[in-house]
Amino acid sequence: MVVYDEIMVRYGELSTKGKNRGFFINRLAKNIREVLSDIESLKITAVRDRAHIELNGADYEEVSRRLTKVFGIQNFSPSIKVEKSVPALKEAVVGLFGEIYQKGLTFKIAAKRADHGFELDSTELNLTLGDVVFDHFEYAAVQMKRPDITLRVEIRQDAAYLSYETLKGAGGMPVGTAGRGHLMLSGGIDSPVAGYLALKRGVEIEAVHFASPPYTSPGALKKAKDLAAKLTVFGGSITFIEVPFTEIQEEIKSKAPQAYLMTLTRRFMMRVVDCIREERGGKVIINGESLGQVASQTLGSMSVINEVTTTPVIRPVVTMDKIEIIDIAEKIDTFNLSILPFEDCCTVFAPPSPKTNPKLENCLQYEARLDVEGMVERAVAGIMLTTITGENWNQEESVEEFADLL
Ligand SMILES: Nc1ncnc2c1ncn2[C@@H]1O[C@H](COP(=O)(O)OP(=O)(O)OP(=O)(O)O)[C@@H](O)[C@H]1O
Repeated sequence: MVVYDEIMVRYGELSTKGKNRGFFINRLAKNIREVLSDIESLKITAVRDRAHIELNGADYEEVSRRLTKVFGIQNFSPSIKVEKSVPALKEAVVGLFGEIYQKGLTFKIAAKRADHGFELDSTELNLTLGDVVFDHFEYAAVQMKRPDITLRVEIRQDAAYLSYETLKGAGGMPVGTAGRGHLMLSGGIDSPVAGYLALKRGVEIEAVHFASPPYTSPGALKKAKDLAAKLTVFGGSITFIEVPFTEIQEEIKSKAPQAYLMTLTRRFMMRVVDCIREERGGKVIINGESLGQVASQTLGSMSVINEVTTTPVIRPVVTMDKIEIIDIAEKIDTFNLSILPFEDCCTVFAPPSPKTNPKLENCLQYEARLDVEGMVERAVAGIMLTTITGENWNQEESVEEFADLL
């Protein structure tokens, strides 16, 4: 079995980002540190064109499993650290080939010398180490174009590193490099997928969840937090914001006609999330609306709901079919959680036949009966924040605090 000492991480799209490069690299390094924070032996350093993760005995498989999900990584290679001398390199190459080489495979050595003081240059290294392979493996066949095994040899300042495998990263942009957005996270299938897609393009998300106890249960709330926890694997911890929504829903139910309950509820959600966004430095609102799925998601409904704010509302799944959304939900492991049968505040108060084409003037007329500003203010004043640090977060350990921001 090959025992690795280090993982070399190559950056994705961020390498094209000119002046902002330092900012992108620092953010990616921070995200990598966060998703690996419970593995104590690791030492992580990020430089101009790659990051290095020294394993110091940590489980390579686990580190690698987590790295494949972090946005902003193009690919990575596990490496073996070798003393910087020709005999040590020869011995290590023979040892490694003994583990991985099989008759019939072609190979090439690709050496790179970052330490120009080293006694052999890269061409000499290629020849010397290629020869040692021929000496020990009778049937070894060299091939320059698309060989089966490319053994990379890097002579760095501290030591030499050998690697032969390159694993694909998640691509995308490091979470946080596009700024912050507020995700409306229900317990459904669509909004976690919307959150994932926003994370993929570098948006740091805070998850805003509307709960209406006692109509909605602690189980429904925990499910939403568990969904947020599933999203932490792509770039680190997520702030979960629980909004007390009972008063708003009861008020609407008692003062507005049934057919408009859903539209009015959504307009209030949008107002509340927009206030929270403003207070917390978000630039956009993100939701899981998908065109035509339910009454609230016709173009007519969307525009009446959207009328309460001029903040950009990003709907990453708006044009996807349900089946396409489910595919992603399965891939990111949120699907099985999303289909657990817990009630959502919207379904609890859902009218039997909501308006599919609500009129703005009617909404304004019904809202005139309500203390819109006061209701929104009280909901925002009552939010509760939880920092969800990782997939295995648990309520006891997480930091909970009442928001004193307003
Ligand atoms: N309780 C809630 N808390 C936060 N956001 C919500 C809540 N309920 C709905 N939303 C937001 O409104 C969007 C549309 O919700 P709706 O229930 O109409 O659709 P959906 O297709 O079932 O979405 P989802 O599968 O995400 O619940 C959701 O994707 C989500 O972004």
